[in-house]
Amino acid sequence: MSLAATSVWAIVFLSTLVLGRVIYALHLSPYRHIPGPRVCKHRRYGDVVLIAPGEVSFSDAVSTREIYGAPCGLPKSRYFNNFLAYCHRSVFCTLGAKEHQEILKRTIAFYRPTSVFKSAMLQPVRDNVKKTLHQLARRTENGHATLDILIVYLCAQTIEHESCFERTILAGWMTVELWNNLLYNFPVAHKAIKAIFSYCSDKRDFLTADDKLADWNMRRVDAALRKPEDIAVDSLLHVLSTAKTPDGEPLPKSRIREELSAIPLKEDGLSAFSFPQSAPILGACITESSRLHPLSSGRAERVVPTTGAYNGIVLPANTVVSTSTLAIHHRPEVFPDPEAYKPERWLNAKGEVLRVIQSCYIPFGYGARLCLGKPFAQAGIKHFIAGILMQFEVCIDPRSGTTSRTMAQLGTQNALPRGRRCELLLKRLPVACAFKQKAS
Ligand code: HEM
Repeated sequence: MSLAATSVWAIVFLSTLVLGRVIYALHLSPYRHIPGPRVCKHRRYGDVVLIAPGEVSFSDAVSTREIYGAPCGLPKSRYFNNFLAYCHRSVFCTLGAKEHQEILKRTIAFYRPTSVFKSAMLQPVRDNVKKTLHQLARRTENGHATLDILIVYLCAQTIEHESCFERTILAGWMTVELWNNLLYNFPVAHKAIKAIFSYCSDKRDFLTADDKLADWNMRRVDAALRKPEDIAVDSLLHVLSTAKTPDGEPLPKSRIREELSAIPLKEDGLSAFSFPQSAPILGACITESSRLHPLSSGRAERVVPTTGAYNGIVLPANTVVSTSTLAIHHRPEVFPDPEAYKPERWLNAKGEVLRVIQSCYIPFGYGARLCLGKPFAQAGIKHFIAGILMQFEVCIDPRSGTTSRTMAQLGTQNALPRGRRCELLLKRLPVACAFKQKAS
């Protein structure tokens, strides 16, 4: 057969395949009543969107309760197998309710706020904040400096260096994130492409940022265990979260400072947050920031065990379902003017209004599998932001490239800002002001 004839047959074959797929999706698929598959756009297509064959995304409170609600919620999907560590299944990646309950019984006490708000747990966090503040003070000796706060906190010991190893990990992450859908849905194809690309190009470390990050974390943990006073142990999640907070919108910093001034200081000069509710204004700012920029915004996947109606939508057994955190956080009838940064919505809400906004606020998950580290993560974020605000005036440097656009989230799983930087202008507050309360 000639080359032209072969090409024609190939085109006919491919067209038939595509046409067959379209006819199946529109008329025969068990998901034909759900809009999609397409990029998850709830604002345009409504509360239920087919985001991939067999995968449905919701964005409303009722479905969220059905999917994740206590006592046990639906089982987690196979996606969580990606979080096995050395074949070990932690509480986070247990799939079924029974297995989850068993591990939970052994670990729950460790995560309770009463355990977290003890000085033994919080001291490493405070030490880390202090260390960072000292470094920032050194950098701003001339009065002010522009710093990439993301890297400042990430590198901890080495903020002098502009081109650090951590920055290469951040850069690699962007590529990893782009390819992750393929990894989770077609792992073999992902492996093949990774191998072919690294072999044929000079980029031997293509899609290895995740491995590098795991090594980096292990090295830090190892170093911390050997010499705890020398290294600031903190999770990368905290780093990213603190970077998200100054999102271009002015924080009501004077109100926060006023509030923080009323909290007694400890010997280390930092505020003594002794329980989660301390500093409600700062708390509301952080809550609103996580609404606009949730640190973990997707793939809390669950599996529908039997064919049935979920919030009125019939789904076949084994459908993968999830709530889109970004979409539910931006529901205009729940959060009026949803794109605006308004911490006061959390301070002013009472009764039914508070209940409704809380039911649509899921940065730490929802229901039976709610994040166990939430009190610890929130305490860390609070300490860090409070420490900085009490010693520095902070704003986005207008000459830097940092804008709300570059701070937008990279992907559904990756809280990294698109621009991979968060450049802030830090000016030291007059010493008298910063340490006034310490003296009193
Ligand atoms: C700001 C930082 C954090 C965010 C945004 C976050 C977010 C989340 C989310 C959304 C889930 C639910 C996943 C799902 O439903 O499938 C989760 C679960 C979990 N998180 Fe976090 N997390 C953070 C920090 C932490 C920290 C610091 C720890 C440990 C100290 C932790 C431990 C856990 C555990 C153990 C689970 C599993 C809970 C269960 O299945 O019972 N998290 N986290």
